[in-house]
Amino acid sequence: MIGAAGRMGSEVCRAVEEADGLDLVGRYDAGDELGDLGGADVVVEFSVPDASPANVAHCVDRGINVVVGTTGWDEARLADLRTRLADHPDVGVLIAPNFAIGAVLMMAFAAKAAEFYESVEVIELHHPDKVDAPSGTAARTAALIAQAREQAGLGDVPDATTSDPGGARGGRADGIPVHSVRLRGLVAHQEVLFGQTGEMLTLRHDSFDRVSFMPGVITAVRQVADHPGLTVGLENYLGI
Ligand SMILES: NC(=O)C1=CN([C@@H]2O[C@H](COP(=O)(O)OP(=O)(O)OC[C@H]3O[C@@H](n4cnc5c(N)ncnc54)[C@H](OP(=O)(O)O)[C@@H]3O)[C@@H](O)[C@H]2O)C=CC1
Ligand SMILES: O=C(O)C1=N[C@H](C(=O)O)C[C@H](O)C1
Repeated sequence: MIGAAGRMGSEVCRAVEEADGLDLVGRYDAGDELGDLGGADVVVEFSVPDASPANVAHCVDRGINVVVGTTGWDEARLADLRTRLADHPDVGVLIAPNFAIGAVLMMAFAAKAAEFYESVEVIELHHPDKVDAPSGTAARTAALIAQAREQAGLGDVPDATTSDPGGARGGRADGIPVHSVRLRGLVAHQEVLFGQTGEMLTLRHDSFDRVSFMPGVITAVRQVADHPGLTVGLENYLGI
């Protein structure tokens, strides 16, 4: 486990220790020498966006499969990783912006609904210790919605705003409006609002506890070696 002392890392260590047939062979955190990673077959990586690419590269170069939950994997970082994996064709890497089954379904439902609605906005809500905004889940949701809208020939979301000195309208990801809320007491939550004349569809997912991510992480640990190359999104392991 890389990022073992973190909020997710400590939960993953517990889940692996409780899982039948899995052995936790090493815990690594900031400043640790990764070396051969305890001879691990699979590494789980939940660290920080700036450290994740180097950690994953270290594993790939040693032929170790990796399950990655850390955010910040933009297209440039994914392209570098694909290049590296080309030299290690037997290694599997899964990068999943969200391991909660409900969040994976929410993203799939959002992609499905996107072509039917003129308006859409994503609101993600997280604990205030989160360092990145928007969340990886919101960025991925926006990318899927943008792709579906483009395929359907939809243009920009309607928005007559001409004055917004304080940024009250929030940000944009792939052209989709995204709003990030940081609130003590929250864990990880997201709403996708779709609007059309006379109606509205709301998709909402809530992770109230980090245990919600563990079935997805354990499933990924068990499957990653059977999926050589780079996979983005847990849905690809679940047949969704
Ligand atoms: N895909 C998913 O389902 C989920 C993804 N996440 C994502 O996972 C990541 C971690 O989240 P969270 O656990 O809440 O964050 P934390 O800050 O609690 O944990 C991150 C850990 O990584 C450590 N770390 C920092 N630099 C390195 C490094 N170079 N090598 C190894 N470890 C390092 C940190 O140490 P230190 O504190 O000393 O810097 C800390 O212990 C985030 O990107 C978050 O968005 C979170 C939840 C679910
Ligand atoms: O930092 C978090 O907590 C989370 N990060 C991921 C994200 O950015 O989408 C997944 C989940 O939302 C929790």
